[in-house]
Order: sequence, then structure tokens, then C-alpha cells
Amino acid sequence: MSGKAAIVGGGVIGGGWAARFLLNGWDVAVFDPDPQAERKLGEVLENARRSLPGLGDVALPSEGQLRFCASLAEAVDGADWVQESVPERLELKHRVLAELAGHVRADTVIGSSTSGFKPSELQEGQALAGQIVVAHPFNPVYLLPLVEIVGSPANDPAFIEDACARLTALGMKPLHIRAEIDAHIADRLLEAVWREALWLVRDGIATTEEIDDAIRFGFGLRWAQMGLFETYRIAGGEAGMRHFISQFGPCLQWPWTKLMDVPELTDDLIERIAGQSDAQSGTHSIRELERIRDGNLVGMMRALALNDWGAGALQNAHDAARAQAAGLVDHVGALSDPSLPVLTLTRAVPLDWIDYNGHMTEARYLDAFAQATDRLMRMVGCDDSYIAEGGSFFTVETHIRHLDEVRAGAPITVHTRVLEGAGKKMHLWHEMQSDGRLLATGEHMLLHVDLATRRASPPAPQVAGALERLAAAHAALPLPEGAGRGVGAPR
Ligand SMILES: NC(=O)C1=CN([C@@H]2O[C@H](COP(=O)(O)OP(=O)(O)OC[C@H]3O[C@@H](n4cnc5c(N)ncnc54)[C@H](O)[C@@H]3O)[C@@H](O)[C@H]2O)C=CC1
Ligand SMILES: C[N+](C)(C)CC(=O)CC(=O)[O-]
Repeated sequence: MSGKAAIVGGGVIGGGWAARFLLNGWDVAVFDPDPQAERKLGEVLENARRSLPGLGDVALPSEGQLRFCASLAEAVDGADWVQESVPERLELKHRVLAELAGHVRADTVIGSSTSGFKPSELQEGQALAGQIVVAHPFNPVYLLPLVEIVGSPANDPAFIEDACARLTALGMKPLHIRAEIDAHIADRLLEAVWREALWLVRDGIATTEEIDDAIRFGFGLRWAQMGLFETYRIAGGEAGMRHFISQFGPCLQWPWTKLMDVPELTDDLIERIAGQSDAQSGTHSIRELERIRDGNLVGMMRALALNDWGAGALQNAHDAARAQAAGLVDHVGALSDPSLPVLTLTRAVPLDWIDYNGHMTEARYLDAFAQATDRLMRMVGCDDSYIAEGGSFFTVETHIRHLDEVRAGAPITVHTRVLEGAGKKMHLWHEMQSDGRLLATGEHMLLHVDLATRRASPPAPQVAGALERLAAAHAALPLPEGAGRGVGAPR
């Protein structure tokens, strides 16, 4: 599902939305009167291109077209989705939303990035009230999946459902909030923590860095994968949540926190916070900090994907939904031309595959080829249920030639030939390319095994048959250059 998005306000958040849409194949038109908007958005987009395409294990669609427009009307013309991301001032948002009337279709979703306003506040007096919803994202919008979707009685539930489906297709996690409240869910929580942190600095208890350490070395890591309630359930020991509440519930009555009090943001306090923040992080530019943050986020979300958990499980589901559109098939019977090498991997190089030389590290060539082998196994019928019944393939020999380098975010494909598929043997030839350049070849010998005895055994007839047919179809192709070669420089 792609389309045309209009971004109204291309600052920190509008820029992130633009990147999310563009890298998922949408055309994007931006309206922002700031003369620096194009430069700033370009820098955000550059960071996004490094990090988002490699987040999942399946290639994203080709990038859409980006356009900067001189007027709001020009930007939103023909848009399927308009995302308002102007500064958090209600009168400004009202003005911008009112200007959309007459310029957008009746089915265009008008999302507002507002961190705090309720949808009914945004919709007040608006001709297009029924099309306006809160779509509150999290920075960086191109990597973090959460979007809080909040509507009001003015919105048709089917309209909200459709908006959520479009966000899901962008790899996002729309969280539909049933009741409208100031600051939705997440910012209500974040503001409570932010207020307490300001008190801690104001009272001289902790520096900005010490507070950040208290989060990032401890509960922040827990929150990223289990949130609050699941974490506390475990903290209650075997008796779970009930014991946790009976032990720590009474503390809520003690004045552990400042609750609703807000410290006065005096010049002195602002200087103290900003000065400590400079001392803590001032050696990095904001763009550098963004790149460090993005690398960490990609690493964490890819680790969660290995456990099929939380944000990682969402990414896996997105990959599975994208696989067919990316040209990957699950069974040899679905190949349009079985006589050609089979597309077994199409993805971008993730940030966590990059080494100190600034390119994809050697071990990841094997990782990519292993993913390609896994898909070929699935295609011949050696899938999860076959493996659960006790049959599989083990790799017994591998020869990889590293022919060219590739950088973070670059697209890579692997095409695979079956050089031999007979009896217990599966002899594969993988070729990895990026934009027409041959990056590597991988030659792999696998043997079918009985997982009960851990010894070589013939595959089940349906697997043997599919493999033999593919090997026969590939036999007409000329032998690939380098196949069967030993290790060493060519003489
Ligand atoms: N910065 C953050 O962490 C987050 C912000 N938000 C929300 O996103 C919205 C935007 O915030 P930021 O991107 O942080 O602000 P920002 O200041 O970085 O960007 C706002 C952009 O809007 C442009 N603008 C001002 N008037 C405009 C108009 N009439 N038409 C078009 N563009 C106009 C400005 O030139 C600027 O580039 C706010 O509602 C904010 O609450 C939501 C999630 C996180
Ligand atoms: C600070 N903030 C209220 C603008 C933050 C958000 O709205 C969400 C985020 O990205 O933390």
C-alpha cells in the first residue's frame, strides 16, 4: 500500500514522517515556510536512509519522490494522507487545518502530530472535522513504530480503522486510544518522569547525566522490551502482580515523588540543565547524536526481532507481509521461471552489519547467504513443520569469495542456483549483488539429516522431488565462474 503524503511542517517530526513515507515507497510533498527546511529535512533523510532500510530482513519498496512546495494547497493536492506537524500552538494548528478545506479529497486522512491536544480541540470549528485525527508519533519517526491514534465522536470508526491499516503498512504500530485525554497515553507517562527529573536537578540531587544513567543502565532497558506492567509482574516473584502490589503499593502513599508540582523554570534552572547537558553531550553534534541513537535503536530492535518480541515481533510481521511484494516466494511451485537462479534474499545492509572499515563485515556475508539458504530450504519444502517432524539440512562446507564492498543501507540481493540436488546432497551457489555489482559468491554443501539420530539421511520424497526438479531446471545454465574453486588468489 503506497500513495501520496503531504507533510505540513517539515521540522524534527515532519522530517521524520517524510522519511517514513518516502522510504516505504510513498511520494511526499512538503510545505514549510522555513528557508532552511529543505536542508534540515535532507539531513534527517540521510540519517533515515542509513538506518531504516536495514531494520527488517526484507527490502522496502523503491523510494518515493520528494517535492518541496511553495504553498499548502500545492502540497496537499491529490494527497491520500496529510500530516500536520507545525509547532504545538492550537491557534496555528487551527489555521493550518482550516486552510485544507477545498484542497483535499473526502477520503484523505488528516493526521496531526500534536503531543498534547485532544482531537475534539483540533476539530473545533473545522469543516473537515471528520477527517482530522491525532496521529502522534515518536522521535525518530522513521525508526520508532508507535503512533498514538486518537479520534473523537466526529470521526467514523471505519475511517480510523482505515488510517490504522495505512500506518501498519508503513511498518508502524498504531495504538488506537479509545478516550481522548490531554497528552494521550505516552506523553502523560513521559511528562511525569520529566517533571521528577527536573525536580532532581533543581534540588541539586542529581545531574542530567546521572539521571540519564539511572534510566539507560537500568529500567530503560527493561521498558524497551517489556514496558511497565509486564516488568513489575516479574518483580513480584512467583506470586506475580498481586505480590508486587501488596509489597510496593503502600509506597505510593509515601511522598516518593513530587506528583503534580512543577518546578519553576527560572533562568538559573534552565542554565543549570542546559549547562549540564552541554557537559554531558556537547562533544557530539545533534546529527551525530541522532546517528548514535539510530544505530542503538536498530541494534535493539533487531535483537528483539531475533526473539520475535515487542517491536521486533512487529518488524517480523511487517517483513512477512512485505515478502511477496519484494519478489520472494515460499515454494518452488510459485516461481515464474524455475530455470533461472532463484531470488532468495532481498534486503538492505543493516547498521549492525557494519565494521570498523565502514562496510559490511565478513561474517555478515555468511549471515546473508545463510538467510538465502534458509529460504531455499523452505522453498523445497524443508519448512518449520518439516523440521518439527525431524528432517533438516546441515551445512558441511562453505566457500565465500568477497569480491566488492557495500555500505549501510545499500540494497543487496542473493540469487541462488542448485548445482546438485540428489539424494542427501544439496549443493548451492549464491550470488550477492548490489545495484548490479557482484559483491560475493557463496558455495555451500549441505546434507540432509535425521534430527533424531543427527546422521545423514535421505529427504522425504516431496523435498527430494522439489530439489531434484530445481537442480534439473538449473542444470541448463552455464557453470558459474568460480564454482568448485579452492581458496587462493587466481594464478
Ligand atoms: N519534537 C518532538 O519530540 C515531538 C514533537 N511532536 C509534535 O510535532 C509537532 C511539531 O513539532 P517539531 O517537529 O518538534 O517542531 P519543529 O519546530 O522542529 O518543526 C515545526 C516546523 O513547522 C514549520 N511551520 C511553522 N508554521 C508553519 C505553517 N504555517 N505551515 C507549515 N509549516 C510551518 C516550522 O518552520 C518548522 O520547520 C508538534 O505538534 C509537536 O508537539 C510529536 C512527537 C515528538
Ligand atoms: C517532548 N514531546 C512531548 C514533544 C515528546 C513527544 O511528543 C513524543 C516523543 O517523541 O517523545
